[in-house]
Amino acid sequence: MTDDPPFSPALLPAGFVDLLTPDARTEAEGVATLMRVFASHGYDRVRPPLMEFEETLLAGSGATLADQSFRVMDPDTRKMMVLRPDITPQIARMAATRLGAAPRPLRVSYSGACVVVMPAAAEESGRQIMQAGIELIGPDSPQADAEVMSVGAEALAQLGVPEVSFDLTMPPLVPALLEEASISPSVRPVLMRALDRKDAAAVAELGGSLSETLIALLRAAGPAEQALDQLAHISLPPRARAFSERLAATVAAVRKTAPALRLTVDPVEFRGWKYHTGVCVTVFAVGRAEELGRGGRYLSSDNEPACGLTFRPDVLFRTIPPAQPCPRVYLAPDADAQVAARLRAEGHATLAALSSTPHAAGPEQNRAEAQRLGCSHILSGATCTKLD
Ligand SMILES: N[C@@H](Cc1c[nH]c[nH+]1)C(=O)O
Repeated sequence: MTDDPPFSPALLPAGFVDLLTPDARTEAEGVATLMRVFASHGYDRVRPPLMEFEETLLAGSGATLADQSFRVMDPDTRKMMVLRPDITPQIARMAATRLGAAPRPLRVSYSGACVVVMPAAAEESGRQIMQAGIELIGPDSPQADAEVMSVGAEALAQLGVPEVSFDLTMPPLVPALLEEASISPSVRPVLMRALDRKDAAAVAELGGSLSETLIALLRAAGPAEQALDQLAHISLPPRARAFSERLAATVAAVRKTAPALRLTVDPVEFRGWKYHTGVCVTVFAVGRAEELGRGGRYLSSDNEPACGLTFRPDVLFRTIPPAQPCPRVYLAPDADAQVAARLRAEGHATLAALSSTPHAAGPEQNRAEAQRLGCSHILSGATCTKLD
């Protein structure tokens, strides 16, 4: 018989972590900054719930979330519930239900925790992820796509994220092309995987009459204008052509609203959830592998056009300097309450001495205690002194 090792209270389930200061503070302040920028562009905040019925959340476009969803049984009704792995499908549901009669364009913002079964390999955040984003429901236009991207870029600039790249893709282009060229449905998924892996040899072998076109698409990736120029020279059937023109129109619209934004295009890349129906974007910090955010065009629960962008504050906070703590002031037992209140109003944190006998501790003990608690100042009576 083997003895189980003693259970450690520090042990957490795989993929779930405690976030301490300063990380937790940087993340929270980062979310607040993002939400402020979103609100300043008219994106009204909503707060969908953490859990929903499986049959609601995983219906329609939510079906693509099934593999990544933790399920829980409601002990009361015995119905299956899902912990949301993504907030966008909840907004898609709200837009078709309680917000169905709200004026369009409908602009909403949100933030909250989600839980995924398998986080992306490059991510250190684990299975509990944070999302903060915006959704723009109603218009189906390059200007709407451009708005979410430029608002997103502004939010990142406010956060102080250095050098970001917005990488644009058009996931429905290749499926439309394969369908229009009557490529056998059994070959399509293998071919799409080969394209996604950028495996030119496999694409050439599997692509049949489309090989040349697909290889040309594979090569038409890189800085936006250059990639679009290559794309424009590839002969495509009507639906695939329409998707590539829409990609070009979106880039042109983004250039108008955010001229300095670093944009790349990859017409054969597939990333993220599979509910997108048009232009998609992945946001990276230049030189880093993990995604800072993702977005794209999709249909709301009653097939209304929509697009959005979701940032990942838990990833973002690793790219910015830690949020500065407020200066800490130790309140000696005799500290003046009004002065302490004024210090808090001015942005200090005050740490009260928890002694029941106010005058028991001498000045030396107070100083030692202040230092032990990481305070830079001490308030005794109405006098605030800096510790050296
Ligand atoms: N919520 C999606 C991105 C998205 C927002 N709106 C549309 N798509 C994701 O995190 O991958």
